Amino acid sequence: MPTPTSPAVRLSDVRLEYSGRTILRGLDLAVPRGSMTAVLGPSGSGKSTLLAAITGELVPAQGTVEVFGQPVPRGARALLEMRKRLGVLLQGNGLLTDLTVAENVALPLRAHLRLAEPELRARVAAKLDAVGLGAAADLFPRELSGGMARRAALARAIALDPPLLLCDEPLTGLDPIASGVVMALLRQLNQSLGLTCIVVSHHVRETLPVCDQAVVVANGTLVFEGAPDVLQASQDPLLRQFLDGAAHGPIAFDDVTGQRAA
Ligand SMILES: Nc1ncnc2c1ncn2[C@@H]1O[C@H](COP(=O)(O)OP(=O)(O)OP(=O)(O)O)[C@@H](O)[C@H]1O
Repeated sequence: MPTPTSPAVRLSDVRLEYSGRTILRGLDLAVPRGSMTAVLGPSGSGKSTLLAAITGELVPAQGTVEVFGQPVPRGARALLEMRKRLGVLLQGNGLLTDLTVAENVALPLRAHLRLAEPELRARVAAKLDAVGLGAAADLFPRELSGGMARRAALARAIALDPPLLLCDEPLTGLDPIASGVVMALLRQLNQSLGLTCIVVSHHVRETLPVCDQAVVVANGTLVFEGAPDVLQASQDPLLRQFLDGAAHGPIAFDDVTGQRAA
């Protein structure tokens, strides 16, 4: 039964496979409501696969995934309903190039709500203001810097006021300044709106300081779940290898799950 105290996301003994090949196994994880959780791990370790289990895109081969105390549904209609409460910021932004920034942000509102045009425009303007793009409403995606495009995609991801936001590599392709802006913005949205954020990243230095909880995926499972400072201070050889970016150690970077990855 869902309760007000059930975590935003809970995984219990989850195994995830693609075409019969196990990518992740033995996943037990609770993401508290209102928290910001970093999902870290080397390339190809299964971070996006973990997100796919939360969105319902990938059905676990074993175990259960719950979002706000409800099992992730299997049926298309119920899945669509759940996804209204789930903002997703994808690696490639996914902005439609022939629509303005404002029209891109309006897309989910037009798809899911029947708002009068002035109300719709006011909501779009509020979301653009929230990401610092109030002045960019009428620009097209090609006119934006990488950081602005990421923020426009973020405005679209939160257009329906979802209580949960999943971000897949929000810093990819951004310079350090833009990365800092995007992470600070995510933290601000998390704290001001109580938005639960799960941030998949391999940018350890930029991501860890603004998160409440860190999870490390490696060698086919979760190898760490806890506070960022505990992770930073860990002397575990596997975690140190990942944190220090060392080529040799317990993590097989080129052969994470038995086949060549990424
Ligand atoms: N749709 C798919 N079908 C089959 N295998 C897949 C699929 N998606 C991912 N995989 C495999 O699952 C493994 C984990 O991939 P995943 O994208 O989850 O890793 P990741 O940690 O997010 O990597 P990156 O940091 O490079 O984005 C990889 O070996 C990948 O080839």
